[in-house]
Amino acid sequence: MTVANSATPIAALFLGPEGTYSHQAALQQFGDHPQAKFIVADSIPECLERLENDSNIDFAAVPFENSTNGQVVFTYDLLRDRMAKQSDGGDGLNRVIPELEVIDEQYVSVSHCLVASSPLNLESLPRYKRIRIYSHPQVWGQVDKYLQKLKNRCPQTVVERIDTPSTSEAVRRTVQVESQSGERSELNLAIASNAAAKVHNAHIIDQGINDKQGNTTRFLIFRKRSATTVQLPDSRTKVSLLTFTIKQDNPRSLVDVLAVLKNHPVNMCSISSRPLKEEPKGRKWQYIFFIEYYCDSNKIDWDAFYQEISASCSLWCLWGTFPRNELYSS
Ligand SMILES: O=C(O)C(=O)C[C@]1(C(=O)O)C=C[C@@H](O)C=C1
Repeated sequence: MTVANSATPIAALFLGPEGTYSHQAALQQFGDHPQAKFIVADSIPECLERLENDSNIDFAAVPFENSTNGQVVFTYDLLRDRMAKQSDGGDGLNRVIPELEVIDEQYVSVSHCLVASSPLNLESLPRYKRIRIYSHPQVWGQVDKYLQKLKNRCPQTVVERIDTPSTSEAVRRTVQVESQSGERSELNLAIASNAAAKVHNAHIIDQGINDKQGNTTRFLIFRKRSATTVQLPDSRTKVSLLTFTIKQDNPRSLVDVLAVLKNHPVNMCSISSRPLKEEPKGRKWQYIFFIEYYCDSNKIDWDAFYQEISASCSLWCLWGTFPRNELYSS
């Protein structure tokens, strides 16, 4: 943990209920803080909204990307929408200063289990006419091959996927639906972590079911933007997250932004994009770009760097500079 002095109580939000991977990320970040209170949110958008609007909340842990199936688009779009919302400040400046900032990152190892409300043998699955599997939408791309094998094993069964706000909520619903259902030809299951199964007293009927072992989700830790700068440990590489839109009609517009990174001693380590929701001038195919870069703070002329970024982007927003977690390379 890089911020939050241990003498001050803190409240950290995560996508609940307890037992989600987000809960694990919040524990990794703040678990050693003697006065940390962990508070559940019902959705990823709620995490950021409450952090912005509730003075009792100090931090939020939000999933950002997964090593198997990439961007957590819900989170990307929350950042996109915040940049767009704050761009009409009318001050003529093209830098957006968001209400929130990223102060750290966490890597959580994702090991999914197939979970049932009561003990069940995997061999019995083909006898069900219909199996409903509940999970967070981000999970489907992490267990695609496993679900295909399951379907092949149960050729007469209709296998349905049902989206839930989180993996732990998937287990809660499975247990609830099963307790109310008298229908013995149908079965409700969830895909979630070992921890989520424990929280809801459910039973693991298969484990390690993700298509890729070593699957990991990266979380960003947000706080309300503050005048107090985060103390970054000198020993760690620092990463910055910046979003921008380009001057669409200028030739080379995207390349011009990237050239700024080339002209300074920064090392871009990721780039991705999402469609802009509000299409400027009613035009489709316009994007917001997300880049991350490393730099050695002492070697860079920050004023010059950001002036050049400002001159080459249509709109830009620096979400934060934070230490690279050592789990990044494991
Ligand atoms: O549902 C959870 O357990 C979450 O914390 C969300 C989430 C995500 O949105 O990526 C986190 C990690 C896993 O990749 C699957 C789901």
